[in-house]
Parts: sequence; C-alpha cells; structure tokens
Amino acid sequence: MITVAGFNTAIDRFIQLEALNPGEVHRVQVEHVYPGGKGVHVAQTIAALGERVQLIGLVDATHRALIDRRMRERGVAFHGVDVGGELRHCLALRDARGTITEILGQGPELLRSECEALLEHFRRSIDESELVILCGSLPRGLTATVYAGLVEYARQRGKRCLVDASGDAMRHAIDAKPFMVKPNRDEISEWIGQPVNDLLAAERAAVALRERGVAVPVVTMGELGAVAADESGVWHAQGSSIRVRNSVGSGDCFLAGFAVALKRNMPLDEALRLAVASGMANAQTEETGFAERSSVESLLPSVKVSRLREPEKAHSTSPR
Ligand SMILES: O=P(O)(O)OC[C@H]1O[C@](O)(CO)[C@@H](O)[C@@H]1O
Repeated sequence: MITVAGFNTAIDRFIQLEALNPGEVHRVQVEHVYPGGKGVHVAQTIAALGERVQLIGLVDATHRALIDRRMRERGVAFHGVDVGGELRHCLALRDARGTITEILGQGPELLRSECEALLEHFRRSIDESELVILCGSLPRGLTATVYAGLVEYARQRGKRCLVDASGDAMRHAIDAKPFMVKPNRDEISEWIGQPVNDLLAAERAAVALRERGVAVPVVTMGELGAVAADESGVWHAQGSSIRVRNSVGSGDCFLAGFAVALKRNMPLDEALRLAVASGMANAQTEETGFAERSSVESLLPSVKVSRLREPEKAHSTSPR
C-alpha cells in the first residue's frame, strides 16, 4: 500500500481558447472539469500502474460525490476530510498554439479542528503503508513545517517518505531528510539560491541534496528530462519528443511512476524510466494528471537513461 497525503484537493478546470489576450473577453471552445490537486493526480496514476493506494485530502459538500465517484472508478481509497468552506479551483487555459497558462486557487482557510482531522487521518493510515507521499501546496491553516513533522513521524515508523512541495514547506521537509524529494527546475533553483539551468547544475544539486541527507533526490528539468541520485550514482533520463496535448499534471504522474518503481524495489535507472514514461503518457492525453498503464508501457522503450556520475563519486561535490 502507498499512502498519498495530498491535502489541498482542487477542482481542475481545463479550458481551450483561441488565444489568451489580457484585458479581453474570451469564449471557451472546449472545457473539462476533473478532481485535481497533486494528490489526486499522483494517487490515481499509482492505481492505474497497479499498486494499492489511499489518498488523504480535503473535500467539500458540493464536490464530495464527484470526487468519491472518480476515486472509486480509479481504484483509489479516498479518505476525504470535510471542510466547511469550498475547495479551491485551478484553471488551465490552453490557446490554439498549445501554450498553457495556469491559475491556481488558494483553497479554504482551515479551522484548527480541520487541520487536526487531516493529520489524524494521516497518522491512522500510514501503518499499513510501505511508502508515504506528501505532495502539493498546503491548505491555509497548516504551517510550513507540517511536511517536515510528517516526514519525521513516518521515519519513526520505518516508512520511506517522498516529498513534492515548494517554498518553505519544501525547505523544511528537506531539513527533515525524507527518503526522496522531487523539486522541479524552479524549486531547486530557489533551494540552492542560484539558477539550475542545465544538466551539470542539476547533477550538482542532486549531489548537494544527498549530502543534506536525502537518499534519493530527483530534479525534474522540463524538456531536459530528469536527474536522480542514489548510491548507484547520478542518472539522467529523457523521453523522446511526443505530441503534447495537455502537460498539466505531468510532474505528478512522474512522481506516481517513480513511487511505483520504489515500491517494487526497482533500480534507480529503471525507476527514472518508469517516471519519465508516466509523465509523457499524461502529456499525450487531454485529461489532466492521469496516465494509463498501457500508454506508459508503450512509451518505456523510448526513454533514454544514462549515468552521469559513477557510484563512488556520488557523495563528492568536487568539480569534474
Ligand atoms: O497543490 P499545488 O501545488 O497547488 O498544485 C495544484 C495544481 O497543480 C497541478 O496539479 C498541476 O501539477 C494542477 O492541475 C493542480 O490542481
């Protein structure tokens, strides 16, 4: 079993427009609405890839039926904590050229009792899990140190913890030494304090994260692929070029693929391959944040994986 704590559930709305022009009135050409937030995307893709998964997140009265039904159809055990306010809405606007603009809602401000209910659900559910994933922005009302506390809680119970967050929540979580973190280019640049724009910089960042106690750091670099490190060295993986329909949520599907590989104790190069193929499979479909197993499997051979640094140098930051 894998437990996903993706507290800040969203309603994702994907909208196709002819063009996006600030200050003008726009008419929608195509519109899709999905349960969203990183936790939903990660959990439903883990289930699609064949692992048992449970998700802990917020739900409101208006959307409970939609989210319960979708999670049931997708094979996710959803533990929804009712919130008094409304779930947030996240908008993705795609223009005719395929450029996507995202507008992410903040979500409700939680009461103390609602925060406690989320954390209590988490504590109760991780016993039966081998892996725990903490992902997405934190709802207002939870402090930026919450993920760090959950990393520590999970470690004391012998669980490997994977974190995908940003800003202060990510920084605190790294200090708590989770098993794996997955910053993207912007997040790692912020953590390191300088731009991480190429593979050499990503490799150094991954090594720096390992030196800070993260066993398996994974840095995603958009079109440059992803870089990951463990005791077997530092690896790079990149997918072949595909026709992208909707890349929103590809990072979430990447994380799902990586988690499934870790659960199956696959070596790092194969874990990266599965993660990259899962992100690509999402980008190929119209739906936000979901990858079908069959498309992931058909993409696996097209992912190129190579070793950037040998094992004995994985702990060294000396220049090459
Ligand atoms: O939880 P966060 O970090 O605010 O991100 C949420 C949003 O990001 C996306 O998952 C894309 O990764 C949106 O579709 C989603 O709802």
